[in-house]
Amino acid sequence: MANAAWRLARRSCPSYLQVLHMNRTAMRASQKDFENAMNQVKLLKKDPGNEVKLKLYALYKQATEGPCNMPKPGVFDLINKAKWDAWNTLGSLPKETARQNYVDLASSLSSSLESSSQVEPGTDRKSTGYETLMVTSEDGITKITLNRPAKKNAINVEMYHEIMRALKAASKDDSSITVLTGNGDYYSSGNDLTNFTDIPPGGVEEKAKNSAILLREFVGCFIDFPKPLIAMVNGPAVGISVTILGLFDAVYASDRATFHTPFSHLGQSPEGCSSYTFLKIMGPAKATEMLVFGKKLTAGEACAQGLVTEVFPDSTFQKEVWTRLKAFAKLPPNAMRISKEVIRNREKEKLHAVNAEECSVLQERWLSDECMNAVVNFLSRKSKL
Ligand SMILES: CCCCC/C=C/CC(=O)SCCNC(=O)CCNC(=O)[C@H](O)C(C)(C)COP(=O)(O)OP(=O)(O)OC[C@H]1O[C@@H](n2cnc3c(N)ncnc32)[C@H](O)[C@@H]1OP(=O)(O)O
Repeated sequence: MANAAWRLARRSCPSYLQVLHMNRTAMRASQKDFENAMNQVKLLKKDPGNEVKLKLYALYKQATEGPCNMPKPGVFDLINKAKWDAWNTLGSLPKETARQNYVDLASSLSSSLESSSQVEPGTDRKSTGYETLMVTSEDGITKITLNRPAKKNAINVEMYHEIMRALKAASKDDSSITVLTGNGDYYSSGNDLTNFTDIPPGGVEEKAKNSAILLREFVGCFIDFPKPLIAMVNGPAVGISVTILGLFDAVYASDRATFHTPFSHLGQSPEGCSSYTFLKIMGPAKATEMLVFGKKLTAGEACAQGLVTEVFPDSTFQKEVWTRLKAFAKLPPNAMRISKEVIRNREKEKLHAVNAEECSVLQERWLSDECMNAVVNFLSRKSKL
């Protein structure tokens, strides 16, 4: 009974759907938008830097030709190798999504690199000052995009801090809802395994203690986030990027997305409050398959088990979800915030207690041979998921 209620609360209600039908503004970039974006890039007064130029090149190639079809250049052909790497990293990202990402990137560049007087207050704003994220605020929606596509959006220590900063800013800005998504072909490959290699003078014990403190604070930000928080899972999701989905208010997924929590393989244990939320969402048997045996779910399976609100074909994912989000963002913001408070407050104390317990168990796990061997194996390229 409790499971059914929890599942129901995570699905969009009919009145939202009615609103949707009234608002069919397309979000997918047209060929015209793409051409305008190419002109915007040509007209940039400031050089956006090589990393951004490579991203634009890769998205352009993917949008026009599809997945990388160039033979891999030799190691000494540095420029073509960098271009090949950038394009190849996009994997099987569909042309439409690449075109949309190109348009988004071009538009964020022209607002951040050109004169700030060109940006009207209250319309489209991009927050600079993030190394690992892109953060924009438009139409009442703050969008936080994980932006390390070359590393499959693995969450390094800097990204943990930046996500917390972006969430704190979003909780106070004038947007009604907040969206988290990923740039490139992955949503996120979870914790950056190189986080475990930067050992402080106090040794591995100090590292484990600091990591547990950081993780607890990070998950705490999701527990306490006051506005509707929506995940747009654009591709595969691994580890902590999956577990914290149980703390979101809605999860929309592309049919390319998969959901994988291989904690036992990595000698680790569940976090992100999943040892509590997943049991409530999908029941103990299915939660155990994921959290203990590391079963990878397709988007359809994750939806059937209540972790995902709705799945969309990848080709229409951006358009359909953004149409929906724009309609949500027009609902009275105080009513949404208060409704979320009523739903969340009952669980808050429990969630913080679960978070504390999970972090303390993990602090021990990170010092285990099982965990250290798994990290060393990944870093020495002996194993992948
Ligand atoms: C503060 C601490 C808090 C800790 C909280 C704990 C959280 C638990 C978890 O999140 S557990 C999950 C950890 N994640 C993983 O184990 C994923 C590891 N990655 C892989 O298995 C694969 O990379 C893949 C399956 C995600 C993708 O494989 P694919 O073959 O498509 O791509 P590559 O392997 O070539 O990856 C491209 C580059 O990205 C780097 N990379 C990918 N994931 C991670 C990662 N999690 N950590 C660090 N680096 C990652 C990969 O090394 C490649 O980089 P390179 O091009 O420089 O070699």
